[in-house]
Amino acid sequence: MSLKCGIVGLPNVGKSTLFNALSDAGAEAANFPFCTIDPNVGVVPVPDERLDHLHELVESKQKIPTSVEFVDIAGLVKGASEGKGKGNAFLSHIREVDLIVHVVRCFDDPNVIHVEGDVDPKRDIRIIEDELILKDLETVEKKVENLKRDAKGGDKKVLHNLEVVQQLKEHLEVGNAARTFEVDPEDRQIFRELFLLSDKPVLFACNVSEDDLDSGNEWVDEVKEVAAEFEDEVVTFCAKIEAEIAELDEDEKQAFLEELGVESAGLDRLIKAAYEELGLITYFTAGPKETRAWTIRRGTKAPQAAGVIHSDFEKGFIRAETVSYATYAELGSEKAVKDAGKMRQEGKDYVVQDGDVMLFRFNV
Ligand SMILES: Nc1ncnc2c1ncn2[C@@H]1O[C@H](COP(=O)(O)OP(=O)(O)OP(=O)(O)O)[C@@H](O)[C@H]1O
Ligand SMILES: [Mg+2]
Repeated sequence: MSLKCGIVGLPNVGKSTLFNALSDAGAEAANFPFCTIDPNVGVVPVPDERLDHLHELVESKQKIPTSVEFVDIAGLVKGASEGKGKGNAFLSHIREVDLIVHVVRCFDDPNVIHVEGDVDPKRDIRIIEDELILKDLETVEKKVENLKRDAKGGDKKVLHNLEVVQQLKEHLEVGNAARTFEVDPEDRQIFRELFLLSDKPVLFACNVSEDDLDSGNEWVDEVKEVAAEFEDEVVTFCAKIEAEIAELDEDEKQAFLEELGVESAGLDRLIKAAYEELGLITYFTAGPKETRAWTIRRGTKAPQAAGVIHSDFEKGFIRAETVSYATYAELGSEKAVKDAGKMRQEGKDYVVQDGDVMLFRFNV
């Protein structure tokens, strides 16, 4: 399961610098707007101390983390939805992502051009949101027209769908994002297939100066205010520092972070927050060959979780032997877990929990 996070924001706010720190893909980052035209794609491993520790305990040959995909998208400007600054092409790249990482400039630097002239997170966020919403309005208006045509037959279901989509249209028209449209989950299904841009979950990433990394600043507070309204997550990072951290090995990295007064690298926090925003959890498999992390959606049952490894595991699923990471780490080995009677036998209705260590029994 590969999930895509799209890095979105105004031009020259640090999107490519962030992307480069995240991945080894080497996108061009420079101090001029519209430096990026074609999207850059990178697969980024999800950091997980539990996996590191399991790998040490099991002494397996290989350690394989799970990953998410990041896409560095070109900067959007006011008028993008009408095609300004190649806006239509850029917006279409956003349609393909599962999560929007919205980079907001929260640093002051006279040498780095701001396309709107000064730093103003609330205004900047509004510009991007407005473009997404305007694009969605186009899509929704078309849908309304189609449904109106279909509704002539008097079909009750179609009439209901039309009513929901019309309400959504009104919601968008006054500048609200589709993700804040309150509607029954069933009715949400009606417009899910439209893949609306403003319906995607958002994670705000505040790009601050090195000095404000541990303290934050008033611009970050502004972003938090906006995010609270939408119930979105906020992560603070310094793209420039992250680029430097990415060059260091693990020991150097820890020392550098301590010096900066922060617990973990912004990127690690960002990847984790993105993972959580997407409703994803991790389970592990551990053996002499490899210790590996696997991604599933929260609420997935054991056979479907097994299917992520191989479809045969799902088809021929018999049962799962499982133990939580916490118990495994406490007891120190699979044998110790079994001796303590802590290895559980779970059937096809078991809902896999974050951090479970799993062994699937199957039959093909
Ligand atoms: N926290 C920061 N402090 C100071 N300068 C920064 C910071 N983050 C990024 N920059 C600088 O801002 C400039 C623009 O960065 P970058 O190319 O990553 O922007 P972008 O959002 O990808 O732009 P575009 O939309 O044009 O592709 C670069 O010169 C970069 O070094
Ligand atoms: Mg760029």
